[in-house]
Amino acid sequence: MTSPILLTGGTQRLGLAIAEMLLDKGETLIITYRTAKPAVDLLAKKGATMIQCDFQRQEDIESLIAQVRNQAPVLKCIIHNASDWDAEKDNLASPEILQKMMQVHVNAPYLINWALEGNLRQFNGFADIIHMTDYVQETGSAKHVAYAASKAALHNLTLSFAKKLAPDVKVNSIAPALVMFNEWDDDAYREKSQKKSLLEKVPGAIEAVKAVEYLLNSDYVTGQTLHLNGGRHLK
Ligand SMILES: NC(=O)C1=CN([C@@H]2O[C@H](COP(=O)(O)OP(=O)(O)OC[C@H]3O[C@@H](n4cnc5c(N)ncnc54)[C@H](OP(=O)(O)O)[C@@H]3O)[C@@H](O)[C@H]2O)C=CC1
Ligand SMILES: Nc1nc2c(c(=O)[nH]1)N=C([C@H](O)[C@@H](O)CO)CN2
Repeated sequence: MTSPILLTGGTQRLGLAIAEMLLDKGETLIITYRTAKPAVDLLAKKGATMIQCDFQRQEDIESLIAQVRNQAPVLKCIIHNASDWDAEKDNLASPEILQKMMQVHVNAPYLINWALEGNLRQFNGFADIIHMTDYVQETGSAKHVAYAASKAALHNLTLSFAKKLAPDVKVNSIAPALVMFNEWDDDAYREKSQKKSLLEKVPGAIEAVKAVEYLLNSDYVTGQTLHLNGGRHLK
């Protein structure tokens, strides 16, 4: 058995695509999920260890850390993918949304990285931490203010943990812009959104999969952001 990789939010969309790629490569996976769904059993059948965990619950975070410490004394990688994309409603500031966004995107990754530092340092070679951030980490968002702030904070964790854990652990952000539509996105939104990037496409989860593969194979990239935005920053 290879040293495990911990992937959070791995049962749908980008996380599921990343999970399936890693399993197909023979990696050992510990995958967290919040909501029961068929993908949980599918991934378990492929050999993944599935752990139910809601990062809004402190006791769940502590339980996850204890289980990973026990199951993975040597840890190869942590991929913080779990995320909610909440918007402020009716142009009202929402302390609840800010707390929720900071909890899942900042508190949980911070505590998990800190607690599992020793496990990562045991890995023979460069271990990895990958934070799934967002294009808005640098631009902000008028409609997802708390979400954007939390993703910017998550990217700052990339910089700090890259400094703190070198030279044993590489720490990087992957910052997608729109790479995968949601099922509720209508044709008008899809048409308009395609045009937001220079390349005028929405590539799907495969671009996140390729970015994870690149970072895991690199021996000289840390404290960086892989921007998956089709040139949107130049539009
Ligand atoms: N899709 C895109 O185009 C973009 C994605 N990103 C980022 O890339 C990553 C993957 O995106 P995408 O696949 O669309 O993500 P999703 O919106 O599909 O969410 C991924 C997973 O996060 C889990 N999750 C949410 N809240 C919690 C929580 N409190 N505790 C535990 N798990 C939780 C969900 O678990 P469950 O289903 O079990 O409830 C879900 O499966 C995210 O970090 C996202 O912010 C950034 C920009 C664009
Ligand atoms: N957790 C999620 N975060 C984000 C999602 C998503 O579906 N889940 N989607 C986006 C959008 O694609 C946005 O990039 C469109 O401009 C952002 N974050």
